[in-house]
Amino acid sequence: MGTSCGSRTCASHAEETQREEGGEDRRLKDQLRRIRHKLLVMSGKGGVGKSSVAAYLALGLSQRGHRVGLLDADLHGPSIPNILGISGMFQVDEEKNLVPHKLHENLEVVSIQCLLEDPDSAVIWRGPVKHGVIRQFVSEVQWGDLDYLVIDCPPGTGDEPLSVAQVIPDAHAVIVTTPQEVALSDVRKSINFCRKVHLPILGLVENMNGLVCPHCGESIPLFGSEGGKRTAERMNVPFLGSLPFEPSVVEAGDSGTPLLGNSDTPSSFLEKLDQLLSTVQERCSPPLPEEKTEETAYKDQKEVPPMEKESFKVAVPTANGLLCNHFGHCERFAVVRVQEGRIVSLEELTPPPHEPGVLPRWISELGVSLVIAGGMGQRAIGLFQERGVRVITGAPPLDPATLVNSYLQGTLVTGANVCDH
Ligand SMILES: Nc1ncnc2c1ncn2[C@@H]1O[C@H](COP(=O)(O)OP(=O)(O)OP(=O)(O)O)[C@@H](O)[C@H]1O
Repeated sequence: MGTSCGSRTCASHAEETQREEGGEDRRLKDQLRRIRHKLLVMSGKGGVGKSSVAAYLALGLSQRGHRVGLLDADLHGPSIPNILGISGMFQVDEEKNLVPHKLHENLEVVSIQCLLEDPDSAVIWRGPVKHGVIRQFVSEVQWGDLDYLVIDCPPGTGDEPLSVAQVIPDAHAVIVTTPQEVALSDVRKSINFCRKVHLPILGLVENMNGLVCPHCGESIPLFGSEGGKRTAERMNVPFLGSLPFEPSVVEAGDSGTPLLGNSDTPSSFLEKLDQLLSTVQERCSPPLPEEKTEETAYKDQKEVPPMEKESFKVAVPTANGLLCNHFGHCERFAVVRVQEGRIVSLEELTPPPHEPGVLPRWISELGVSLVIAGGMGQRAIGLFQERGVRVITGAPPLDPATLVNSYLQGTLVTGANVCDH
């Protein structure tokens, strides 16, 4: 620190560094505010098709009219430019901000590969540490307003996904796997990694799930079948869908001419991709509560005031990893511990069998002081109140970490208590 030597030069240098860091923080926050959904595509193991899934997700979402950014953060083996047929260097504007490659109207791409041969890259991308590079990829690229930023991470649970989780606190993981056991044991590690670093999981994608026979149309299970789906169920993670193995995907990847939805050639890969895209869109924009029209749901919406204390426990009833609307009949409870305004742990617990009055007692004895629920009966609400536990009802069906984070950031908006009986 500059203050330790008492020199004016050192002190002013430290102030300048602090100012720069403050400026970078502001730039990063401003940038993140302009991007609605941040999807981190990761896999426990290499070669499962993670980059292909990231590229096709980005392409597909952009073809559906969304503004999409695709960030190739696979610092060791960037392959997005090859898959999409992008070559050459990126442009840099007067302020040394990187201008992403515009693949078409709605899709912009940035990859480390297009910077590596640039002799000036060290100047533009200061601090050649991975965390710094990823941070700069987000804050110093002219992404503009985006609906989705899809980030392709290297395989494994190393520095890069950790950096993304830290740099982008509201990122969601899309975990890609193939159906065979050797890949699934790695995917379990990825799921545990996400839980450890409180990176919410949007869901699991199973790639190369069978080859569709061109003669009879039957699916040949090249790497086993539906292992990813079973793992998702077992580990309480939403399953987003399967993509088949299709030789044209390899050819398209090798030639840099991705398959497009407007070709006349039938493609089971594109058919399944279409379903996957719909599921991703649905998961990113939670549906309005059942039995509600848009008008009544908005009428019921309210902002939630924060807790007075900074350290407390929150319980969220869940099913399949998401908030469950029916409080008394949920599969599990996520108990989230918050300290000094940040999530420090998340534990999933199985509740005792449902009987009137049991859950409020069990939850309050866990030391919980806030319950975030979808629907809850008045009797249970009353029992919580007697025990000094605050209840928020009408929360959307999202995963517990996202709900608690938005509560902490003051952005949790609730609708009506849909199970009020
Ligand atoms: N559904 C699919 N059908 C056929 N080939 C596929 C499919 N998905 C990916 N591939 C092919 O598999 C190979 C590996 O894919 P990709 O580079 O996307 O994997 P990856 O998991 O990102 O690998 P890594 O991160 O280890 O570089 C590529 O040749 C790609 O074209």
